[in-house]
Amino acid sequence: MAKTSAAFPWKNGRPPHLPCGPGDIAENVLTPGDPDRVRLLADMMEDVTDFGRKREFAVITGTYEGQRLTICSTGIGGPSTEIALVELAMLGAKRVVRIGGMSSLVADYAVGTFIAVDSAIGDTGTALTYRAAGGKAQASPQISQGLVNAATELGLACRPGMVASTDSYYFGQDRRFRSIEGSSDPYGNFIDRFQAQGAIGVEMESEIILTVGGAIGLQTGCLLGVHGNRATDEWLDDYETTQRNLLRIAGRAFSSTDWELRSQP
Ligand SMILES: O=P(O)(O)O[C@H]1O[C@H](CO)[C@@H](O)[C@H]1O
Ligand SMILES: O=c1cc[nH]c(=O)[nH]1
Repeated sequence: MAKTSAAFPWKNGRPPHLPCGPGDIAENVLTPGDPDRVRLLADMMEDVTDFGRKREFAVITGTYEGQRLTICSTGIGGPSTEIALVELAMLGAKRVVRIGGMSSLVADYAVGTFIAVDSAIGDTGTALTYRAAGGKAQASPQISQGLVNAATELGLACRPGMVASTDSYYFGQDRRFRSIEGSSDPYGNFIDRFQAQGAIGVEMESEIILTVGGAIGLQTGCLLGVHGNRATDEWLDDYETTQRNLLRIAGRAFSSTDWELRSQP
């Protein structure tokens, strides 16, 4: 029996992390962070096959508005997002759109509205690693424009813009991170710096999706729902409707574009 290679530990065409194999992945893929959102969105699709879940990776493939579509969760942050992207691409994905939440850094982007990311800045370790492989944190202009057009068609507020990604939810986003009585937490001033660089939102995966995706030949984009607003301190307690609208917008963008007639990126 052939031994599994440590340098490339796939077996019979199946990757070491995603719970699926050859033929399971569509060319168009949506990647939420949270595995629970994969099953939440499954009831909006038809002919769904659920491949189950391994670690933070839950995967389904079905059809949405007549187009084959995979939804695969990435978990939070860089390392697991890189694994998902590389294994998805090797299993046949061509276009990947992250669908997730962020906090707006500008007062007039209200919770429940959407951002089609055109580029990302940040300090994530995984994106830094992939810059050496030629990755740049730029979205495919076709995908970003397709997302804005689809949202407009559906009557949902969606603007293009640059976001900041970070490896840290607490200290790296200027949130309290200690509960030692009487102490005040050190303040990193990260949010002010992201705002000064022109970012309109903050979250934890877009820089990785765009940089890794670019380096491995995927067309990528990110559609983010505004879950919170750091300028007004608003927070969306129930974001199910926002998550469902992410599928409606991104699914429509995929189904209303004839990708075969278009060139990269
Ligand atoms: O809404 P999702 O995709 O989970 O993404 C956001 O939420 C998580 C933090 O709570 C981070 O992954 C961040 O990027
Ligand atoms: O404030 C937020 C909201 C979503 N995701 C983040 O990383 N931060």
